Amino acid sequence: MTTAPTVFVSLPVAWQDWIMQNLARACNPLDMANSMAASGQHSMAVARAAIDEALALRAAADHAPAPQASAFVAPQQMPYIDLERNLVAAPDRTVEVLFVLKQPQIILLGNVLSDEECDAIIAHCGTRYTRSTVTGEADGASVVHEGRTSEMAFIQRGEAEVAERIEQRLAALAHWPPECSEPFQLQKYGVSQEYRPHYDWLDPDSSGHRSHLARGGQRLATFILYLSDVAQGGGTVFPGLGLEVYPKKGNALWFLNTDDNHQPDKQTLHGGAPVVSGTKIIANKWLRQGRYG
Ligand SMILES: O=C(O)CCC(=O)C(=O)O
Ligand SMILES: [Fe+2]
Repeated sequence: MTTAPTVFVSLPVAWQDWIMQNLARACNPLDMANSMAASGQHSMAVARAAIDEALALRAAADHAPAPQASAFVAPQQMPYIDLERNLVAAPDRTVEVLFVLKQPQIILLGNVLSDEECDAIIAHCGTRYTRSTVTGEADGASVVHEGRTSEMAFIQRGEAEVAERIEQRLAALAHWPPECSEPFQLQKYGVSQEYRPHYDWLDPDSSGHRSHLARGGQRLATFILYLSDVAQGGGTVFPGLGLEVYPKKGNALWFLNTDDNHQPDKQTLHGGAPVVSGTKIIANKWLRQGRYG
């Protein structure tokens, strides 16, 4: 028997794995659905639909040729945040929907991180910051640019428990597997530091960006986690939309970088305004079309 790739992406990856592992151990599907509903994270209908889907996948896999060892099915649709209610239940936290712009989609979420989580992420990165770079248009190399004067640091997957926990939370909020995202990138801005308006999507017409596109595909969505309050300045600005979002510790800004067909959206021009007073620290998380890394 072969193992089916998991494609029921409406569930966090941890739950997909849980279903597959329990089916492999020949657990009773009804008992599994009851356990999922008892967790309070899924309705019985969602639990049963996901288990039915997993059973169908396994049955199909039993009759299919063995997949490649590295087979991985990336989601085809777009990541999305469930806006049915004003409060969104992440597996371990209740998040507030503070504002929504429909087109392009920009959502401000409150209470995404606790103060302690923000502090822990900042402490974890300590003094590892280096001058920020951008992707070179010609060859894709990381280059220092006068338009991005902040400092940056990365947290690799598996490096810190707090980062893993937040990554799982974001994956559940966005209905997108954590494997299809870049590791956290922190940006630290002192007084007068900024990131001038730019796009987060990778430009298929730029030779430098193509090598990055080859690794994980397009950046479909951006999460900006605000890890600090800022006394003055430092907003995330969308000049074409007349919009400025002020940093607030624990909030997260979300926007879609592409349309539903994964094509770059030029309305998403945005930047980080200069900090006037205080220090701004954010963590970026970019959701990719496919598996990253
Ligand atoms: O600093 C900000 O608010 C925006 C940062 C940003 O757009 C980026 O790092 O790509
Ligand atoms: Fe950006």
